[in-house]
Amino acid sequence: MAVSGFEGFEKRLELHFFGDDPVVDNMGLRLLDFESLVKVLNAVQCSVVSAVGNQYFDAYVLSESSLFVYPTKIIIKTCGTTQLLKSIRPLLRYACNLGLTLCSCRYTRGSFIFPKSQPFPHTSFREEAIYIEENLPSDLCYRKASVMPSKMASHSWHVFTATCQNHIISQNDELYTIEVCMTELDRVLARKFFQPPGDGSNGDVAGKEMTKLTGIENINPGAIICDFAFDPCGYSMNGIDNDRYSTIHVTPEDGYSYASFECVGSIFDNNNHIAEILKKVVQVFRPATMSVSTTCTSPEVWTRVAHAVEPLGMKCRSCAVDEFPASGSVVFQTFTVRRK
Ligand SMILES: C[S@+](CC[C@H](N)C(=O)[O-])C[C@H]1O[C@@H](n2cnc3c(N)ncnc32)[C@H](O)[C@@H]1O
Repeated sequence: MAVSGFEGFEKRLELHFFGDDPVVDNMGLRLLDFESLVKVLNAVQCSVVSAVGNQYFDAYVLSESSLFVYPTKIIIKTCGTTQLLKSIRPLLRYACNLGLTLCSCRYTRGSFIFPKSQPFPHTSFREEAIYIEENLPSDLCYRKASVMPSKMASHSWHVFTATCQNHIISQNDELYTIEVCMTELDRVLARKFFQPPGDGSNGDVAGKEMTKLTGIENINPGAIICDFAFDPCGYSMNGIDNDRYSTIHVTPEDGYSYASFECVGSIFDNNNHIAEILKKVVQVFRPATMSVSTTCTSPEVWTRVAHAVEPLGMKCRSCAVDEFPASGSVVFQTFTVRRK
């Protein structure tokens, strides 16, 4: 068997629920006890390494990426050889015990660097889509699976969405999600995500140091950051800013270096807001290749992406657009460094 490196590309699952009881709706999934969350994460094969919360949601840094728990929404993002989709069944069961019913589901991922290392049900997108279909309640209709292409055969964006009839128009219409996947990170910048030999700091202390040293703390100075550094290398952080999250994960090893950034924004934010954030992200990693996937009900957010990163020497190589009944439009753009 070929020896592969760490798979940085994450799988991401977002589930929305509704309930009839306003008290439950208020806290909803946040009422799940830690033991139940651990059981869900055991099925996925990862664990919690750090956590933070505020009045709106709880954010967990995982051994393989992140988990966000809102009253009626849960987002799990995991990398490596985790089996993310195995969380669906236990999550639906726990949500049902709280009086919550699933109303929409979105699964996204990029193209794995080491696809042959992925276990079932992540062996192919077809296998993943079948597995999701089999585990969703039958009233989630409007199901769509799509592979969005780019000019690079090795970079596609995989999307599965489903929604129930009554929730075709989302309550959070004005929110958009941006998922950035970066490969071939600048080697000097990537070294900053290795712990100094013999440092002896624990993951929390070393994580704080990396957040400061790399400039990640300046991406959104208003956010509370929960960070963690892995030994001997690797880094994860969640930022929480009122009801919005952001998250960064870094695999700095040469040969398969990878970093991801994800955040939510509102179409009512100042036009420059997301552009300024993306510029800072690119400057932290200086990737040779980058993809940006924007999920939004409003068509023009994605136009801000190229405006933000092209002045930094990145050139947009492809742009694919697809419509999903449950999520609005998804725009998948790829960028590479402009040749000098
Ligand atoms: C969990 S982090 C970030 C994950 C994120 N999806 C990414 O690749 O950007 C992965 C990095 O931490 C390193 N690492 C070290 N110990 C680890 C552990 N116990 N579990 C997961 N990753 C670990 C990996 O080699 C890799 O560089």
